[in-house]
Amino acid sequence: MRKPASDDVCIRFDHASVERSGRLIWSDGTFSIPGGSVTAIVGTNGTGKTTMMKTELGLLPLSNGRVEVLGQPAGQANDRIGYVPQSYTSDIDSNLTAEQSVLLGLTGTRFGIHPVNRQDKERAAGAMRFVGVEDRAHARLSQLSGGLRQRVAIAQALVCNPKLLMLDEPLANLDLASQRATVHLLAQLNRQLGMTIQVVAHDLNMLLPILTGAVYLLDGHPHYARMDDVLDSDLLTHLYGTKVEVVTTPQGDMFVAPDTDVSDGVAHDRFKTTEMVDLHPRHPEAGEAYENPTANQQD
Ligand SMILES: Nc1ncnc2c1ncn2[C@@H]1O[C@H](COP(=O)(O)OP(=O)(O)OP(=O)(O)O)[C@@H](O)[C@H]1O
Repeated sequence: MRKPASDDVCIRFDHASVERSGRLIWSDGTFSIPGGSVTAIVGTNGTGKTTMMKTELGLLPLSNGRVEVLGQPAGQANDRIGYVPQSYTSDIDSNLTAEQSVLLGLTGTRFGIHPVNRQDKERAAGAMRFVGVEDRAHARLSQLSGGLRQRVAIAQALVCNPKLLMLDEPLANLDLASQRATVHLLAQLNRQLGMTIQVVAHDLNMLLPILTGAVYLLDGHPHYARMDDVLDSDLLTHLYGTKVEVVTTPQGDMFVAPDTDVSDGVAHDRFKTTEMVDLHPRHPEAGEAYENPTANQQD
């Protein structure tokens, strides 16, 4: 867990409520998320996590209250927000090349309708280089693995140089290596570029080393808390509706486990202590230099 890099407010909810098809999804959310933070949105299925992101993007109206993002009413700062939706694979035409797909982040429309200039191409190349897919620029999306397609989707979100990056379930449907690579990439974006990051997540463990806080949807209301306060067995048990333990290893690393898994003392699907050191700036051994974990990755 980390502390956010800034005390500026990036997202502000003020007594915000949302209805969909006349049904109240959540209500009376009042909290502020600091700039430079890495925040998870957590809650059980259907509690309104995706709804929250769409509300922040101004894609869904509030039935009550206010939401401000980057100092403006929701929806008005979208040119400074990168968004990777949950269905990024099905939303994009798999006949596009990786480069064409990333360019859509600049043109916002189908390739060919807007002329693309050299500067656009250089920006797309920079975003692809950052996420480690520059050597796949001319590959069709249909030829890429799920992990690489997701990197292309992240490059598309990054190409407009956003202050805030929002990702809906970025670890879903990825194998363990791709999940780890994605978490490393998010750490790099946050630490090197100071980007504020918000992630809808079901499983906290993989993200724990980089999270500074979480919005949790509990009893029909969104709440924000710093990670130290979220990692509470009673709160997580209430949140997930099943017995959950927060376990601390002898090295001081924490992870969340269903009660039944705790007894064997084995943590599954999480980072090793040595990897936590790389991700964790609070740790004295954490280096500033960042090596792209996907530089040699093959699909
Ligand atoms: N287009 C829609 N019209 C009306 N209601 C919707 C629509 N999309 C979702 N909902 C409802 O809004 C509620 C919240 O949905 P949302 O997708 O935000 O939840 P979620 O927490 O992201 O779920 P999951 O964990 O399953 O992805 C659900 O009860 C869902 O049925």
